[in-house]
Parts: sequence; C-alpha cells; structure tokens
Amino acid sequence: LKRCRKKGEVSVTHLKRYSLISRLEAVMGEFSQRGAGLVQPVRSVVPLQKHGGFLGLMPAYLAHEDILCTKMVAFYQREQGSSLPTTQATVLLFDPVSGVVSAVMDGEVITARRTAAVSAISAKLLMPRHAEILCLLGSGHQAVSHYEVFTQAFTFKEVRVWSRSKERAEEFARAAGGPVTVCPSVKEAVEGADVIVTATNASEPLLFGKWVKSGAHVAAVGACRPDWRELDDDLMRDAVVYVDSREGAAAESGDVILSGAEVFAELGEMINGSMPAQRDKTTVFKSLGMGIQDAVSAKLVYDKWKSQQ
Ligand SMILES: NC(=O)C1=CN([C@@H]2O[C@H](COP(=O)(O)OP(=O)(O)OC[C@H]3O[C@@H](n4cnc5c(N)ncnc54)[C@H](O)[C@@H]3O)[C@@H](O)[C@H]2O)C=CC1
Ligand SMILES: O=C(O)C1=NCCCC1
Repeated sequence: LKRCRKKGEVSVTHLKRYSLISRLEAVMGEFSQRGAGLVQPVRSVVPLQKHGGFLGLMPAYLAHEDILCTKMVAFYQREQGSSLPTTQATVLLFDPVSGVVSAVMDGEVITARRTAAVSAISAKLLMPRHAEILCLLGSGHQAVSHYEVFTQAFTFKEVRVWSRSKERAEEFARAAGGPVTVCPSVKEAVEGADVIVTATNASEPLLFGKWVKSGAHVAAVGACRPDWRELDDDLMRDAVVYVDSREGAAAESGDVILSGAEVFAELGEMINGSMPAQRDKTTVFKSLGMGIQDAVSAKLVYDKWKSQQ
C-alpha cells in the first residue's frame, strides 16, 4: 500500500488490495440486502452489573461461503489506571455440516483489525476528498489498530491523538510508526480535522458538534451501550448518520437512541450503491461491530493457518 501512495493523495483505489477490507465490504454489502443467505441476530448482551461489565454473544452464519462462527466478547468500564483489559474476545469457527468446532481463536487482534478496517471503509467513502488531518480520540487497542489501518490506507499530513491520560497519549505517539501530535484537549485535537476516530470507553459525550469542521467524517467506535455516549446531540443531529446495522444501532447505540438522530443509511447500502455517500456533508459512521465481520475475518485467519499446515 505504501508503495502505491503519492504524496497528498488519498489512495482509495488501493484499499481493494487489502484483502480483509474487500472481504468486509462484500459481506456488509450482502448484509444490507437482507437476503436469506446471511444470518446474524442482533448481539445478545448479558449485563454483569456487579462488575461493571457485559458479555456479548455474536453468532453469524454465511450460507454462500458456509462459514459458521460466533464471538464471545466481554467488555468492561474500568477505573482509570486499572491493569485489567477492557475488552476480551474469543472466536469459535464451526464446521456447519457437523456442528463440530474447527477452531477456537483469541479474538483480540480480529476485533481490533476488523473494527479499524470497517472504519477505513467508512472513511474511504465519506471523508473529504483531500483529507489532510486525522485525529484519534483515545489511545487504547482500537486507537492503535485505527492508526495502523488508516495510515496504511490513506495519506495524512498530520495525525493527532488525544487521550484522557497524557502519558498514555505520549506513549501512543512514541510507539506509532510515524509522527503523531499529542493534543492537550479534545477541542484542540479535533479543530480542523478531516477525519476523527472516537475510540474510548466514555459513557458521556466527549466530542461536540460545535468543534467539528463542516464536512469532516467521524468514525465513532465506542459507546456501544444504549445509555453510553461519545458524541453530543448537535453532532448527531447535524451530521448525516451511517451505521453498520440499523437493528444494532436501534438496540445498542446511545448516540443514536438518545439523540433521536435519524439513521440515513447502513455502510452496506452505500457499498451496494442503494444509498448515496454524502461526502460533502459532515458525516458520522456509528460502528457497533457485527458477527459477520468476525466471521469473515476469522475465516481468513483460519484459511491462512490451514494453508501453512
Ligand atoms: N465498534 C466496534 O466494533 C467495537 C467497539 N469497541 C469499543 O471501542 C472502545 C475502545 O475499545 P479499546 O480500544 O479496546 O479499549 P481500551 O481500553 O484499549 O482503550 C480505551 C480508551 O478510552 C479511554 N477512556 C476510557 N474511559 C474514558 C472516558 N470516560 N473518557 C474519555 N476516554 C476514556 C482510555 O483512556 C483509553 O484511551 C470501547 O468502548 C469498546 O467497547 C471495541 C471493539 C469493537
Ligand atoms: O463488536 C465487538 O466486538 C464489540 N463491540 C462493542 C463492544 C465491545 C466489542
């Protein structure tokens, strides 16, 4: 990908070469057609009230490719400074003929990479044509994977990071493969940014519409509970809102539910061409994560492993 890029150019066409991205595009397009060949219920979530956590179950069956998969993901809101991870996932692949489990995989990398790859698809379609500034809010696992995928797929003049812990943001910047500006506040970080990724465990809005440049694209990855927020009402109501799944957003996204914002389209509808990409407007892609994304990602990993046996 890096070889294909010219300075200052968004190398959107080269995204196709990134096989995870093209697999995700295909399956999300198919999902938005609501055909019988793809079964994915809305995530079941078991609250662990006593421990401030949740266990999510994410099954999916892709009949055309005969992929049967489920992910189990535990996610928590931890106290600042806790050494425990906030998100832990395990992915099971089955032989759909017999129901036998063919693989048990750690889901950390799959979750990190597929989420960032889906956000990159949203950015490819929705960010300003000559996007120069990428801003990451949060410095955890998703911020790292978004940095990696976004800087491989696109060319930015500047990458900024804000985190509620300045030390973590500085650590993030040191570990990044290129220059990253650490910003002291969300407001300063997002000012003039063309693409903003929110990847935090916040449950109250931290990104306000009044700070966001008109025409910017926001990929909102956190706030995956119906009463959690990352984005304020102004941003949600003024932007054109895209989601990964309408049913998922209606059940789980506090940013969608509590703001009363209208969902304009699913990412898959844009991919299929049945709904337009309103690139000239301020856009929000509200990501919640889907079992079908894990299924195609796990199959890629499994096939690669199999080919090496
Ligand atoms: N949309 C999707 O498909 C997926 C979404 N997620 C969600 O993405 C978010 C980030 O996940 P990870 O990077 O794995 O978590 P992480 O724990 O590695 O990083 C979380 C980041 O959020 C920051 N943070 C925590 N509480 C905050 C608050 N109240 N205000 C501002 N910043 C805060 C932390 O300092 C850290 O920088 C979580 O909400 C997680 O549930 C995770 C996986 C998939
Ligand atoms: O899709 C996922 O995986 C997750 N989504 C939201 C919460 C954490 C994991």
